Amino acid sequence: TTKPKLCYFCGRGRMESIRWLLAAAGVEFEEEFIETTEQYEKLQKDGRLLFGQVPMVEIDGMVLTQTRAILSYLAAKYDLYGKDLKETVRINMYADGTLDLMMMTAQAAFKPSEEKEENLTLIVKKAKTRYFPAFEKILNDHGEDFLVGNKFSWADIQLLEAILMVEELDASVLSDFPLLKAFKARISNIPTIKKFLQPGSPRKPPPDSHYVEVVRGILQF
Ligand SMILES: CCCCC[C@H]1O[C@@H](O)C[C@@H]1SC[C@H](NC(=O)CC[C@H](N)C(=O)O)C(=O)NCC(=O)O
Repeated sequence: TTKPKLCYFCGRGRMESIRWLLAAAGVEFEEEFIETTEQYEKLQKDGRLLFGQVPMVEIDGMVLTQTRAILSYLAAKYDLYGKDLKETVRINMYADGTLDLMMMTAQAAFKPSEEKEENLTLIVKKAKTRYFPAFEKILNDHGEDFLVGNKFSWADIQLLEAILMVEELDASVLSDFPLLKAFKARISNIPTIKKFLQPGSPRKPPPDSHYVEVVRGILQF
């Protein structure tokens, strides 16, 4: 069977959560990195980007765009999307929340340097006062190993991704969240995720100025 093909810049951005989900599901994938405007314009000209945007994923004979649409398709396909609609909507709520938090980090990379610091400080504050307290409470009230229905789901994968991303900004961010600390250790030890966290995996590094310049150059903004 042909592997899914991911088409994006060689960086995290909006594609990283898709890499995480596929890796956690144990699915190998190809990557086409957009390095030049020509590449990007060819994709558009060939009509492969519905709204002229990436991420784009080729899977099961389809050419998909829109990050959340792709993530939902993959979560359902790999049975990481709950056992019924009530579980699925909770997974969507949790995944949308962690995606909001992670997109703040993605966009902060593109802020002018004087604003960047205050942006990153704000992200850590939001994580500590808005997002992590909510997930700590869920784990406390739910009393299970996973966020939804005591089964590993997309929501768990994305919460771990978000925790690690915020820890890159402030290593002590979980100091007031013991249940999240235990959650992080548990989920990081799931074999497919453990492998993805080791060097040599398709996981991308935090956005640096080179990456920002490449993306700015390609998208000409
Ligand atoms: C580290 C951050 C990654 C690079 C910047 C990305 O973060 C986003 O703010 C923009 C880019 S991602 C690239 C951007 N894609 C999107 O904005 C997709 C949004 C869509 N709703 C989705 O969820 O997939 C893009 O193709 N823009 C071209 C252009 O609209 O003409």
